[in-house]
Amino acid sequence: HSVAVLGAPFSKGQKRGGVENGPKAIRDAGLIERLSHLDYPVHDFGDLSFQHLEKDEPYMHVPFPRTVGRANKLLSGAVSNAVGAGHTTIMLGGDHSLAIGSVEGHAKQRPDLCLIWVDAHADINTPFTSPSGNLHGQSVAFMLKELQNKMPELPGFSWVKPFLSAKDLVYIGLRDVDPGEYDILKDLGVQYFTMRDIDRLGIQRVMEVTFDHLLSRKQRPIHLSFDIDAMDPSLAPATGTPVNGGLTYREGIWITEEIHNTGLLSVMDLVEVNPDLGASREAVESTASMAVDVIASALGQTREG
Ligand SMILES: N[C@@]1(C(=O)O)CN(C[C@@H]2CCCCN2)C[C@@H]1CCC[B-](O)(O)O
Ligand SMILES: [Mn+2]
Ligand SMILES: [Mn+2]
Repeated sequence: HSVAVLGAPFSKGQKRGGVENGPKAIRDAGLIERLSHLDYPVHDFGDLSFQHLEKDEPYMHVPFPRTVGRANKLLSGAVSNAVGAGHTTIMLGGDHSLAIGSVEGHAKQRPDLCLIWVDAHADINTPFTSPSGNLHGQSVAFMLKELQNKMPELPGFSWVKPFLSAKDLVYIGLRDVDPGEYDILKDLGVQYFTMRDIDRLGIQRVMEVTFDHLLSRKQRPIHLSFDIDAMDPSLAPATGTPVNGGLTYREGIWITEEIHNTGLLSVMDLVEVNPDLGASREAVESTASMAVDVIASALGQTREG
């Protein structure tokens, strides 16, 4: 089958400028070239263009709710179309609020999807629990059926109907979870692997348990939402919320190689690359290069040639 690449230059799910330049940084690191060496056609759909809404006052302490909601509605349609056309779809962010549109659009085509969230953070705050108000830390809360009695009617998000069950979600790489998020993860019984769990079990066992949890009853499409800040900051420094003690290069690549080997990857997000936050050109290039390696290995690039 074929691969579609879709850029989403968007930053209003958080407050640090520059993440809207993530798609360009990843392309400049040679993404399309690298994918063209793999054995299927690659269609670059270019970048979406998002409207900036003039009046968009905060709701509660959530900034730009209407802008973020509108952007995700546009992205949802684009991802839905790409998946519907039969492409394995790569969405380049942009901040992680974009997962709302990406996963929702994917679920419109594949309602039986499961979600693997690779991230230092759980991104499962509600507007009531969020310490920052930033929507990139709340994406998963908009998806889960079990949280809808805990969510307010945010302006710009009336189009989002919850579509995911907590049992269809697994986290890998957590190491900076807010108290409110921890309570939600425990209440809902979400399966998650922190960096401590990875130290204890090893990444091979973590992936075995992940696939057993998600796929043992039946095989179904995988949505991989990969936040570059899951990687150790030494490998991916140019990102908005870096946290020490992240995935090694080999752990990150093991995750994506194993997901490729299921043959079930349907949509992948690669988000939170912020080229404006690199301390040097090398820092930006290593972050973007890490993103390309992660995407390429999720699409079949192997280490054994
Ligand atoms: N949970 C958070 C939120 O703002 O909701 C708080 N956190 C930052 C905070 C800094 C001080 C120590 C505790 N953590 C960022 C995270 C969102 C990350 C979004 B992602 O897309 O980068 O994962
Ligand atoms: Mn993160
Ligand atoms: Mn994230």
